[in-house]
Amino acid sequence: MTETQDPRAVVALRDVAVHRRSSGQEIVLDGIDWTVGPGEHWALLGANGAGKTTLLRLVGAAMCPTLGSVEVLGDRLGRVDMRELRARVGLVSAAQKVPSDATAHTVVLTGATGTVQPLWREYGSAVRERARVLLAELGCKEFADRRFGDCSGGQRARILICRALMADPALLLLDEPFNALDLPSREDLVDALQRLAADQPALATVTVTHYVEELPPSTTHAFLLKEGRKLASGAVDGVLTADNMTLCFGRPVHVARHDGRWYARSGR
Ligand SMILES: Nc1ncnc2c1ncn2[C@@H]1O[C@H](COP(=O)(O)OP(=O)(O)OP(=O)(O)O)[C@@H](O)[C@H]1O
Repeated sequence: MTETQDPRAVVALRDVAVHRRSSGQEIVLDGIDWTVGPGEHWALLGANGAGKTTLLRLVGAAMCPTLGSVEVLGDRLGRVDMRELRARVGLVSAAQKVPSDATAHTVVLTGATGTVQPLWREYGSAVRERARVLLAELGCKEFADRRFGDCSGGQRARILICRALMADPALLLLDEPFNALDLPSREDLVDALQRLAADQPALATVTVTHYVEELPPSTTHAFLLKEGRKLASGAVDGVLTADNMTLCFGRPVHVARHDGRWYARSGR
C-alpha cells in the first residue's frame, strides 16, 4: 500500500499526463485529476481520439503515465508489480484474446487464472461453481455449454463480464461493451449491468461508451474528455447536460433523461 489522498479510493489520478512520441511529441492526456470510489459507476465519454482508451489503459495498469500519479486499488503505478495489479482489475475489451472453440463456461474459468487458454488443474469445484453462478447472474445460464464462437455478440459481451468478475475485482473496466450490439442485446446488457450494480454494491465500474442511450440507470458519475483534457466530471446528472455535451462534441447536443435512461440528439 502507498499513501492515497482518499484511502477508500478505488482509483486516484493526480495531474496525470500521457505523451506519445509518434510524429513529434503528442499530448494524449493532460492535467487529469480523477477519483473513483467504491460502488461508483462511471461513464467515460468523449469524441473519437479524445483519450478514453488511454485513460482506461492507465486505470487498468496496462501502462504508466508520463507525468503525475495514478493509484489503483491502493497501489501506485510505477511502484508496484503491474502484472499483479492487472490481475486484480476486471477488464472487458474487444482487444482481449479468447479461445473461440471453448465453451462459455470455460471462457469464464480462464478469468480465474487470467489466461487465454484454460489451466484445468487450477479449477477446483468451487471455481467451476462460481463460474456457473456468475453465468446465471448475468443471464447466460442457458448457453453456458455453447461454444463461445457460436454465441451472439450480446451473449459474448455478458460472458466476458463473467470472465472479468471471476477474480472478484473491486474495479471493473468496460471498453465499449455495447459495440455492435442490436437493440435487444443492448437492453439485455443494460439490465445485466443494472443487476450487477445491485448485487455487488461495493464494485466500482468505468464504462467507455459513445452513446448515452447505452448507460444503465445505475450510472452514478460521468467523466467527459475533450482532446485529452477533463471537460467535466462528477455526479452524472450535473455532467451529462446539454451545455457540457455540446462543448464535448463540438456541435449542439440536446440531452434528456426518462425513467433513469439518457437520450441525446445532435443538431448542426
Ligand atoms: N500507441 C499509440 N501511439 C501513438 N499514438 C497513440 C497510440 N495510442 C493512441 N494514440 C493517440 O492518442 C490519442 C487518443 O487515443 P485513444 O485511443 O485513447 O482515444 P479514444 O478516445 O479511445 O478514441 P476512440 O473513441 O476513437 O476509440 C489519439 O490521437 C491516438 O491517435
